[in-house]
Parts: sequence; C-alpha cells; structure tokens
Amino acid sequence: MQHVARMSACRGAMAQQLNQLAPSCSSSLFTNPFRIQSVRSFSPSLHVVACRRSSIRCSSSSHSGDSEKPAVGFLGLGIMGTAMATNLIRAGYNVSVWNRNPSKCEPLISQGASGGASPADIASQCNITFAMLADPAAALEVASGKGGVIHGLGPCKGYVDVSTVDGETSKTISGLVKATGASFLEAPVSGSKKPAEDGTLIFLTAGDKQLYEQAAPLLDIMGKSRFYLGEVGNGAAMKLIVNMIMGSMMASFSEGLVLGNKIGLDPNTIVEVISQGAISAPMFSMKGPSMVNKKFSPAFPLKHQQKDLRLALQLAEAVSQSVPVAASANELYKVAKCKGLGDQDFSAVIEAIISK
Ligand SMILES: NC(=O)C1=CN([C@@H]2O[C@H](COP(=O)(O)OP(=O)(O)OC[C@H]3O[C@@H](n4cnc5c(N)ncnc54)[C@H](OP(=O)(O)O)[C@@H]3O)[C@@H](O)[C@H]2O)C=CC1
Ligand SMILES: O=CC(=O)O
Repeated sequence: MQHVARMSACRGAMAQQLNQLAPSCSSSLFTNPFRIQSVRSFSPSLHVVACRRSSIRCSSSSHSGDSEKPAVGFLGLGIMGTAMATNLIRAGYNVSVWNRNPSKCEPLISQGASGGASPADIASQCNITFAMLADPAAALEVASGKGGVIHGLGPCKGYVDVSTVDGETSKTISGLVKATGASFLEAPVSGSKKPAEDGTLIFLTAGDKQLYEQAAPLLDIMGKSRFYLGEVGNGAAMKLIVNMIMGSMMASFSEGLVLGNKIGLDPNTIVEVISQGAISAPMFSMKGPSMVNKKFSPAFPLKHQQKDLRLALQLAEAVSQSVPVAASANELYKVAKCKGLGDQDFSAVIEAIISK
C-alpha cells in the first residue's frame, strides 16, 4: 500500500514535470557537461565518438526531483539493470522502475525509485526510458508486447535499449519506437557486474544522434566512455564482436588451465605466469583464481555468453565469414548449458572441458 501511495504521488509530480518539459523538448534540458576526448572517422557511415567522464557533480538523491533533470525509466532489473538504475538514483535522478518479476523493484524503490505497472506505464511517465533485458525475445516483448513500451511512447520521448541483442532485433525495435514519434538509441554495454556497480561501463551506441546527446549525462553516470557508431545495428554488431572474442578467450583460457592441471602444473601458477606476459588480460587475472577454486558466482551468466556467441555466428553467417574459433567456443558453452551451468558465471565453461 505504501508503495502504491508513493507511486501515485510520484506520478503526479512527474506529470507536472513533464508538462513543464514538454513544450521545449530541446537538448538544452540535457546539457552535456562532459568533455569529448577524441573524435575519429573510420568510414563515412561510421562516425566514432569516444568520450571519457570528466568531473561529475551530482545532486544528492532526492525523490522530490530536480526540474533540470529528465525523468528516467528503467526496465529490466537483473544483474546489470539493478546496478545501473542504482547509480542513476544515487546521482539524484527521478527513476521509475519495472521488472517482469516485481520483487526485484523493491530494493530500488527503497532507495527512492518509483514503480510502474508496465513498461508502457513507465515510458508514459518518463522522458527517457532505458531497457536492460536478457535477449532479443525479451527486448521485443518489453518493447512491443502487451503493455509494452511503445504503448507509452510518443513525440519528445526517448527509448534507449542497452540489452545485448542482434542488429535485426534492434532495427525492428527502432522502427516500432520511431513509429510512435519517439527517438531510439541502441546502447549495449561492455563491462560486467562490477563496472556496472562502479559506473565504468563502455556504451556502444547507435541511432538517433539527438537522443544520444540528450542521454549523454545519464550514460556518463553509468559508464566511463561512450562510442557513437552511426546507424542502428552498428552498436549491436560491435558488442557481438567484442563478446565473440571474449567467449573464445575464456574457452581457450579454460583449456589451458585444464590441460596444465592434468599434466601436473599448478593452475594458480599458470594464472600468475599469464598475468605477467603479453597475453595478460584483466579477465584472466580476475576470473582465474575463482575458476581454480570452482567458484562461478554469476557476474556475466553463461547463458548470455552463449546467446552472444550464437548471435555473433549468425552475423558471420549473414556475410559468409568463417569464424571457426568462435564456432568451437560456442559448442563448449552449449555443453556447459546442458550441464545446468547456464545461470553460473560464463567462466564455468571450464566445467565443459574437464574430463574424468
Ligand atoms: N551480466 C553482465 O556481465 C553483462 C550482461 N550484458 C547483457 O545485458 C543483458 C542483461 O544481462 P544481466 O543483467 O546479466 O541478465 P539477468 O539475467 O540478470 O537479467 C535479465 C533481465 O531480463 C528480464 N527478462 C528476461 N526475459 C524477459 C521477458 N520475456 N520479459 C521481460 N523481462 C524479461 C529479467 O526479468 P526477471 O527478473 O523477471 O527474470 C531480468 O530483468 C543481457 O542482454 C546480457 O547479455 C551486457 C554486459 C555485461
Ligand atoms: O557482456 C559481457 C561483458 O562483460 O561485457
């Protein structure tokens, strides 16, 4: 009951705020206080803008709101969404949240967020709505299913999908969103649970440039850098390529640890040796010790890594590009999923390699 009261009080305040904001809808409402560090052009159609966070001054979290700040919606409160929405609340934004399983809204509501009955409800209350969902099916369902976002969107609103999906799904969602008069930005992230908690994600954005600029202050709270990659589909493609490489690296690392262990080398020493050489990577140093101890507490669930490999293989197939290393790695993740490890961290792929 308390939540319901808070939600409706909040809706009133937001409606008032939206009325104030609606007539102008200009990007000046969302002035970007961040310094652009480098601008590169890879091709006429692929403009890349990398920005790094400069000093941020945030007002303290207050549900009464700040008329300079847009009302922000957040859909999908899994591992990533919860951490990202928390950072927006801590930065003093009015955040409205929704999750399929409503119990995941509670911790955010107790920090000052308001709840909503459906994705459409959230989108209708907010200037910019973010979505961080499991996979293409979930992203489509939340965008356009019953009570989906598009039923609450309209002119002067923005929808930013930060889920990892394929370019075709992203283009479909973009079309549906734009048909309402709203703007669309795809913005998948590189970085896992800890970077999401620390606000050090890397955003790989594409789509409506004006929305990119309007959302920039929010992206800079949740991330350490952002790339604008042009047309919708380019952000999704960049993310899939990065995760295709990551999945293969983790599979190869796992093979090395298992083989080394089998012939009598200390796996902890293998991790240590790798950390000092040219193939050192933060991922190996971070995950190695827990893999040796068979601890796979999920930061990046294995089922999502397998989904990303599957989508990357589809991308390669579409342009007849051979990617044999990624294809083999995908088989290992499939085996791990069949062993019931889908909800464990993706480093649990090592369990698919260990033989008796
Ligand atoms: N974890 C990580 O390290 C990273 C993940 N990603 C990507 O971010 C996305 C989210 O990842 P993560 O937070 O780890 O995943 P989680 O599995 O923790 O969360 C998934 C979210 O999607 C929701 N969801 C799933 N299916 C549906 C559906 N049909 N309708 C509505 N909501 C649905 C879940 O709702 P419910 O709670 O009700 O199940 C939950 O909120 C994925 O695309 C992943 O690939 C990107 C970078 C890093
Ligand atoms: O998608 C996963 C990540 O760590 O990035």
